[in-house]
Amino acid sequence: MFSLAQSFQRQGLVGLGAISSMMFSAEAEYLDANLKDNVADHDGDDDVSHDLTDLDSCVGEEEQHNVSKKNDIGCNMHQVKELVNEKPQQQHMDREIGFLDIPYERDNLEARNEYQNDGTEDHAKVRPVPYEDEKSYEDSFTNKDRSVSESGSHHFLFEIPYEDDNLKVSMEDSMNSVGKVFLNDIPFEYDTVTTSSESFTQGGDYTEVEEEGHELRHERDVMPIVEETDFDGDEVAVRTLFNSLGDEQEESVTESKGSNTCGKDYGSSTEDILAALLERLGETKVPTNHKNENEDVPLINDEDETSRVEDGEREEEEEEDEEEDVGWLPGFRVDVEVRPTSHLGENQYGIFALQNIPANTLVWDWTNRLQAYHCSEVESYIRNNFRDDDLEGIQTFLRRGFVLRAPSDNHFVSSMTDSIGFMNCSMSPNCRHQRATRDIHEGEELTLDYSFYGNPGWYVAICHKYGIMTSCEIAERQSKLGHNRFLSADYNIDDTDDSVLAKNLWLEKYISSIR
Ligand SMILES: C[S@@+](CC[C@H](N)C(=O)[O-])C[C@H]1O[C@@H](n2cnc3c(N)ncnc32)[C@H](O)[C@@H]1O
Repeated sequence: MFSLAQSFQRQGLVGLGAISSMMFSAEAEYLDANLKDNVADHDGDDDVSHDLTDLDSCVGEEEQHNVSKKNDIGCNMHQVKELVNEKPQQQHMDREIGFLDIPYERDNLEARNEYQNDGTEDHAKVRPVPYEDEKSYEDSFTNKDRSVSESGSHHFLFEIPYEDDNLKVSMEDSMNSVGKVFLNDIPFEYDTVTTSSESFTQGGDYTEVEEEGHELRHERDVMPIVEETDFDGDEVAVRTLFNSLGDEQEESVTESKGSNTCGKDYGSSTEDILAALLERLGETKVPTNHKNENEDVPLINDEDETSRVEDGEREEEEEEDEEEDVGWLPGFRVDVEVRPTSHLGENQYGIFALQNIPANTLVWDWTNRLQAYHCSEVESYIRNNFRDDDLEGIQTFLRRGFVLRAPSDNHFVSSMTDSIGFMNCSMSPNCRHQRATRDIHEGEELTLDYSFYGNPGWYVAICHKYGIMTSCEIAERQSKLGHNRFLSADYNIDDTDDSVLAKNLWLEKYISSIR
């Protein structure tokens, strides 16, 4: 398979095997001066967050879609409360709860409190309220759907996990109390989901029923897709597609089919929610104009890659990839390119905008191009994949990766096949939490403040062993050089909430999942 690095090489940008990533002299000086330093506390700065990503940015704004409002979930507090108080009547409730991620509305949060008497977890069973009464609600299911409810009930209750920081509500029509609700920006409307379940009897089979009249569209930002498993890993088929083609096509933009599932409940603790979201979000992060991120592209050094791929095959793949690599770089959600940043040293590169990027735009997103290595494996990984004398290769490997903050700071995340590894550090970054912190103009370099990365001892040790600075040290040096931290006023992403742990957990799970 033609790899991303080869693509970069082809563009004359990076040669991983032969890359001359000589230590930037200032970097060397810094290391000399600071090797024994107790690396600064990176928590203290008020603009430094503990995490890299933001759950809210798992699906970018461009993925917030307009779909038909006719069956929107109501926002009426009374309705919601009624439904919440109407506890599940099913005899086989545990088998009839559909694990569809149903969004909720602000009012539901209060409803939750009434319903949540189960101890510690925020936990609610809230039925969406798209229809006025039970009958019309049930009638909304196809016959086939209803026939599967042979176990005695036609109730469909949905388990709705939520956390305050997952909540997003945008009122579409305040006059009619019609809202569009998002769970981590994943929009849901009742009429975009068809529920079918055949497996309320023993066995766990399922039947998918596609909703008629909904045209399936595959656009570049169609997402998310979850197939063959629900959030718990139960046997289920769920396929949810959204796109963002705009209002004029709103009636045709969605197809979703899900099935109620049997089996264990997933809880609504932060961790559970993140686990559930992970299922959805881990899959579809690279625009479809790029090659499949699931491809095995363990890109370590050029020679390995060369030996892996036959020449003929490679040419063929190059041709294919030439088209795919036009436009976005892997991982990036906006049009950017890699260019030399010689002011940082020889063979240093950075990411530059090829378009104007409005503040708060999601610029980069996680993909499973990133590869995580447990701290205990990093050394052996290096030994197994680099020649002893390939210091430059090792340095490149290390500097293009990063370490998140605790509790995820026990992994080295390699981004050798993801362009995030080219993003340089600035104390006045124009990106943070994957988003633009201000309007970025075409031609500007995209930068991050590396201070938010983790800097555990094992990572410091390994970087120093191979003669490079850790990400945090780069930031620290910038700071010492007098670059004051500055975040644009345009930046309005709230990272002061208490979701740090949640985000880190998400990352940790993400990392585990892509290992
Ligand atoms: C994630 S990489 C960024 C891409 C890097 N320029 C390259 O081409 O490999 C991080 C490395 O870039 C360099 N770097 C990034 N920001 C820097 C800065 N503000 N000053 C000096 N070096 C920087 C350091 O060598 C650091 O180890």
